[in-house]
Parts: sequence; structure tokens; C-alpha cells
Amino acid sequence: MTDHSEDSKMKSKASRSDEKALLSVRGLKQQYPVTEGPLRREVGTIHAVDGINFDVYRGETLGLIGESGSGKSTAATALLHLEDPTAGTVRFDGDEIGEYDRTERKAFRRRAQMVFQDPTTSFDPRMTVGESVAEPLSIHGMTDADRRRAITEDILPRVGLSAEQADRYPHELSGGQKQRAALARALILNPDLLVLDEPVSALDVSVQAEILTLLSDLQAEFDLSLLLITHDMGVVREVADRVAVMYLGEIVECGPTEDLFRNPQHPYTQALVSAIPTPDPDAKKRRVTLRGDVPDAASPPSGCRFHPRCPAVIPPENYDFEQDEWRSVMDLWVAVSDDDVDLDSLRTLVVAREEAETADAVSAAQLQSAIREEYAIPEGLSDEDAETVLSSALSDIVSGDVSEADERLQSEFSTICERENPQEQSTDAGHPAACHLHDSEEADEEWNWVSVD
Ligand SMILES: Nc1ncnc2c1ncn2[C@@H]1O[C@H](COP(=O)(O)OP(=O)(O)OP(=O)(O)O)[C@@H](O)[C@H]1O
Repeated sequence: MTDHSEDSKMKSKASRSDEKALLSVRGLKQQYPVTEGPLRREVGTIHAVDGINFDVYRGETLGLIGESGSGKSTAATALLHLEDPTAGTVRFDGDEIGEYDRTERKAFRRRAQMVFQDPTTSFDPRMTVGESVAEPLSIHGMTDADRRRAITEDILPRVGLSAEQADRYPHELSGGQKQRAALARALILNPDLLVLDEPVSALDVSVQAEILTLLSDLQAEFDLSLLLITHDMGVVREVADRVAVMYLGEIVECGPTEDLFRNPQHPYTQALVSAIPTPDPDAKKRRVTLRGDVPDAASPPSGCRFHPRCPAVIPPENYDFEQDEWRSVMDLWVAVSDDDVDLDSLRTLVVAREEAETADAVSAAQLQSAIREEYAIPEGLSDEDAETVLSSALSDIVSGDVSEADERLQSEFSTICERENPQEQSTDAGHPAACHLHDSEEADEEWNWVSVD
């Protein structure tokens, strides 16, 4: 990390609240239709971005982080109006982008640039690097080729390339050099904002570090605001001043980078933070493992979208669950709701273990035990009343009445996490998060917020 980027981090933290944001995103939504059949009948909606708010201030880097499918790239294209958003407003330097006339839109295209993940596909192989880098100048009306050439030769050394490399073709450059050239092309119109979508994830680790250092240097030199989209927590920690964490179309937590890493306030953030490799020998014990992937944005879970995977999902009010037990029961319930409990393969498993002769000979009790084992549910929950409900639900499942099991679990084990979508609210850490654990009456003293230094 260079000295001046540290300076800008200090500056950005100190003066945030009284500054006017360069980019201000409010209630941004991007939806796509789910279509079916030759007539492309609309049968559903993909909620790729579902009402997000954030600001990017001058000279700062905001990291937008989340797993694949969280909606990060869609957020970028929607906020830049590369694709018109379904709803919401985006203000740039105080003006609403959606209300720009043609001239204003063109000026905005100059002031806000995007850099993509794969430097190979972002260059035309038939054009020299210099021609590609200078292309935005032509598009924006600079007809004088000598002038374009002079500007290109000036900018290439600033991204660590030589002026002579202007005459090379993309295939003659390494991946890192191509990403440097992509940065030169993005910077050539002297923008105020760069939106970088996974700018280093296609590069070798050693090259990644060089490009991240270059980004910090360029940010200070050009007084840029950066929106850095990545799934890599190491990358945001390295370069971002603040971080917004996205999950299934929503921002679940947003705060200054170090605060968010040291004191994550959303279980999703905590899981991402705890997954960062660390030399700490104790860290393994504290690792929060997330099962499965981000669910389908066409049918997001009810309530908190993270509840089907959340290690801290709040237990139902009337039962006294151990947290791990409750998570396991919830995993079974999620599978029941999705009609995903595979009894045939569980029967096969019992036979393979030589506990029954044939699949038909597997008893209901054996099948219930196999389900418990599959979902890591102990034989006998710590709360006897909860055990009674679970046993009945397991009986329903093995007798083939999955919807009865679903209704039983729903009526007995309903929790706020699957009923209500949490709103963003302030937390003890000083930055907001959207999690019911921060609702005062839901706060669970026992939930152990892991900090990773
Ligand atoms: N043009 C589109 N049409 C339909 N669905 C889309 C479209 N673009 C994105 N999606 C869907 O929107 C959701 C969010 O995708 P998006 O690419 O924005 O996520 P991401 O966080 O950037 O993930 P990745 O890192 O894999 O690109 C996904 O479910 C994706 O399939």
C-alpha cells in the first residue's frame, strides 16, 4: 500500500459525513423476466438487484463484495445506465443520470468509465494497443490522430507500460500488461469515477498485487473515485476505504473497511471475513462455513434472504434450541420446502451400509435416522417439545407427506428470519447492517461475533 493511498483513506474517513457524494445510488432495482416456451411467455421475475443504496465519495474506493450471483455486475451496469434500471435513482455529481439529455449523457460517459474482468476479451485483436487505448478519444470527437497518439504515449507510462508498446498487438502483451492497457483506456478521458468489475480476478496472484498497487497510485494521481467490484475479501481489504456487502440483490452491510473486517455485523459478512486465509492457528476453529450457493434470484427466500444459509439464524421464540441444532433443523426445513429430501438415495445408503437387505426393507425408523444424519440433526434435540415436533415432521416425510411436514415446521418453528426482511439499521459497531440480530428484542447475547485481525 502506498503512502498517498493511506493519506486518502485517512481523508476519506475523516470527512465523509459532511461531503457531497460523487455517486449516490438510491433504491436501485434491476429485474429481468423469466420466460418460457417458444412465445417466451413471462413466468417470473429475476430480482438481480433489489433496492440498493450507497454513495461513493470523491477520491475514495468503495468495495462492492459478495459471492457469484449476488448482483454486483448488474448493479454496476444499472447504475451506469449501460442498461436502464427497473427502478431507483442514481445521482452523479448532484444530477440524476436518468434525466440527462443526450449531451449530458455523453459527458457522463466520459466522466464515468468501466473496466472489466477479462483484459483479453476487452481488446480488439486487430487493433494495436495504442489504437485501442486512444479509441475513446475518437469516439468523443478528437479527430487529430497526432494528438491522440501524443496523449496515448503520455498515458501508457503512467500505467507502467512503455510508449513503444502502443504499437504492439494485444496478443503480444501479458494478462497484467493488458489490464494496464485497459486502465489506460479507461483513464484517457480523465474520468472522475472508475467502476472496476473484478479487475484482477483473471490475473496471477503476483500480478494482482501489482495492479492493485497501480490502482491506488492512479487513484491518488488522478483524484479518482473507484467502485471496485470483487468476490475477493483480500482485494477489498487491500484497496477499499469502505465496503458494501451484497447478498442476493441486497446490500446487507456497509462500513469502513477496517471496521467491517474487525467487527462484522452481519453473519454473511462474518462468514466472508472468516473464510479469508490467515496464518492464525486458532482461525480454523472460528471459521464460519457457508453451505451451498447463493439461491436463485428468480425465487429469493422469504424474509431475510440469507436465512436458509445463515449460521446465526434466530431460533423460534417458544423453543430452546442450541444454535447448531437449530441450524441443522432449518437445513432440513429448507430442503422440505424445496421438496429436496431424497428418500431414495437415503434408502440406498442404508442398504449400502448393510443395515437392510433391500431398499424396500428399510424401516421408517432407519430412514428417519438417515435423515437426521444427512442434516446433522442429533437423535433427540435438547428441547423435548422441539423434539416432538421434529419427530412428527420426520414421520410425515418418511410417509411421503412432505407438504404436511412443511406446514408442521412452518407453524411450530417459524422465526422472524423467514418471516420479515430485515431493514438496514445502526449497530454497535457504528455502521449499518440489515439483520434481525440487531433488532433490540431479537438480539442474542450468545451469538459470537467473530473478529478477524
Ligand atoms: N441479462 C440478464 N438476464 C437474466 N438474468 C440475469 C441477467 N444478468 C444477470 N442476471 C442474473 O442476475 C443475478 C445476479 O447476477 P450478477 O452477474 O449481477 O451477479 P454477480 O454478483 O456479479 O456475480 P458474478 O461475479 O458471477 O458475475 C444472477 O442470478 C444472474 O443470473
